Amino acid sequence: MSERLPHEKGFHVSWDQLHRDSRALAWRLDGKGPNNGEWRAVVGITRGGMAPAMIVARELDIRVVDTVAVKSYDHQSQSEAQVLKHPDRELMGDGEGVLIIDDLVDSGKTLEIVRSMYPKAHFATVYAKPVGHPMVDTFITEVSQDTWIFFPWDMALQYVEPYRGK
Ligand SMILES: O=P(O)(O)OC[C@H]1O[C@H](OP(=O)(O)OP(=O)(O)O)[C@H](O)[C@@H]1O
Ligand code: HPA
Ligand SMILES: [Mg+2]
Repeated sequence: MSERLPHEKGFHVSWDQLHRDSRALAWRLDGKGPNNGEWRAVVGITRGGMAPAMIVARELDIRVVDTVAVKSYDHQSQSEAQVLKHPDRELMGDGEGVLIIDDLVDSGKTLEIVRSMYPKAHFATVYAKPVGHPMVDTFITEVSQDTWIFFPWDMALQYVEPYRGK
């Protein structure tokens, strides 16, 4: 992760905010599928894409949900992107009619490798940073490249000192 740092800003996303933004993503995608506006399936990119994928599938009433697991970061090197688990081959085909969902696109490396496997799929993320834009078809909120997004599953409630401390 070191090459992604330092990030000057932090964008802290609560469960409630993630739910709202994922719903907004679903609504934006509604009716945009290639077959009479319909999508055939939702695929979440594990692990961060799983919660948004579930919310999108629920909103759009899509019951066919699968996952793809990509390991793009090996501490120092970003170049060793590997697919650790593929979605069902028959389901996927070239990806047409399939919505592939992730929580965010940053450098775009993760989406790039999935896109190379399913070029006709539609790629959607809840959040996006500018460098990753070319890899994503639909997203909801953009943050600057020097912002680190903190997701609710990586945070906990904790005490903070009052603004006017002792
Ligand atoms: O656009 P990129 O630079 O490839 O970065 C974005 C990816 O990085 C994060 O996943 P991570 O690999 O940290 O794994 P996780 O989803 O299991 O937390 C995030 O969930 C995206 O999948
Ligand atoms: O900003 C981020 N937040 C969390 N995970 C990430 N993976 C790449 N960029 C980010
Ligand atoms: Mg991820």
